[in-house]
Amino acid sequence: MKTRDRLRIAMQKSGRLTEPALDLLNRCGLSFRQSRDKLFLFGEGEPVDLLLVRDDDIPGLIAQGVCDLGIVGRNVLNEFKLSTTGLEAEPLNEWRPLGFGRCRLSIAVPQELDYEGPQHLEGRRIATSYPGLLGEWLRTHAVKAGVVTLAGSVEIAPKLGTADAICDLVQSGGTLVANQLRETEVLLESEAVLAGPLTLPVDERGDMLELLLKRLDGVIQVRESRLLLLQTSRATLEAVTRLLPGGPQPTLMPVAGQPDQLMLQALCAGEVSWRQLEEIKKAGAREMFVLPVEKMLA
Ligand SMILES: Nc1ncnc2c1ncn2[C@@H]1O[C@H](COP(=O)(O)OP(=O)(O)OP(=O)(O)O)[C@@H](O)[C@H]1O
Ligand SMILES: O=P(O)(O)OC[C@H]1O[C@H](OP(=O)(O)OP(=O)(O)O)[C@H](O)[C@@H]1O
Ligand SMILES: [Mg+2]
Repeated sequence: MKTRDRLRIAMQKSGRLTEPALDLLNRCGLSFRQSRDKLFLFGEGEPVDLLLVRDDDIPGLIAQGVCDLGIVGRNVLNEFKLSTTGLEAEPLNEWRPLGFGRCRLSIAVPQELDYEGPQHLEGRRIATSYPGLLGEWLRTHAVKAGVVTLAGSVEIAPKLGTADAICDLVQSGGTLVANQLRETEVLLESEAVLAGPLTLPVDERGDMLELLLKRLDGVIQVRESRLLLLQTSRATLEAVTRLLPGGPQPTLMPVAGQPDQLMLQALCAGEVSWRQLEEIKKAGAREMFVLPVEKMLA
């Protein structure tokens, strides 16, 4: 296959992962010109292009070398890996978890059924769109069950009498409740991931990927972070510091003309609540600011 000098990332054309994936890439400084057919987005600043496809096709496109990377659910990536075990396929790697598209792959049974563990499924039929992941779980638990593969609307199968249980994605659990099903086993915790081959290409694309990974780390690490700024006297510094939400050591700066005062800057791992701020203020802090963090480059 002809080698490319531009990095090509496959992502979902239209679905749950589309908006958050584009937003993440934008935050990494990548922008794209839309082509008329919208299946290929040309990168404007950096040499990175996007291919817009069905999410199920993403791992295969990477394995074939048509794309260098893909943004896809771990559920789809791992199912693909299992479907190609033993074949001469390019092994795929999860380069980064991306923190969106969170869901789980679970087994659910009709609500009225007494479920007492995996053995309950022995000899039963389980409907799923993930035969590889389900098959692996059944083997691990030494359960022999029939796997009924369906492309969608899996939750309806028990009511139709075509299966006794299901194995499908769950997020809020609303679809299970609406179909009188009860979640009994979690097979996989999933989220969108950056997938790619095991090794970086040794050319300009590899350099670009390295840069992209650093930017992604900068964006992902700080996405939930807040920068807390406050002023305190040296006398109350210890009490104030003790109350700071988790994160690296705060930075202290002198305040011009007030030798007794210090400016404190702390990167907090998550949201800082009003309650926490009020407690810190009681301990002696004033002039407090909580700021969102957009980028970080260590
Ligand atoms: N509630 C949810 N249900 C299903 N998938 C979810 C949910 N929340 C997050 N996801 C993740 O989003 C991914 C894409 O979901 P979506 O429903 O858009 O896929 P799809 O219908 O297979 O789309 P496509 O048309 O690209 O094949 C899933 O593979 C999963 O990783
Ligand atoms: O736990 P919940 O929040 O209810 O989400 C889970 C449901 O969402 C997905 O279906 P989707 O809505 O994408 O429909 P589809 O299967 O027809 O694509 C998934 O296949 C479940 O059915
Ligand atoms: Mg799909």
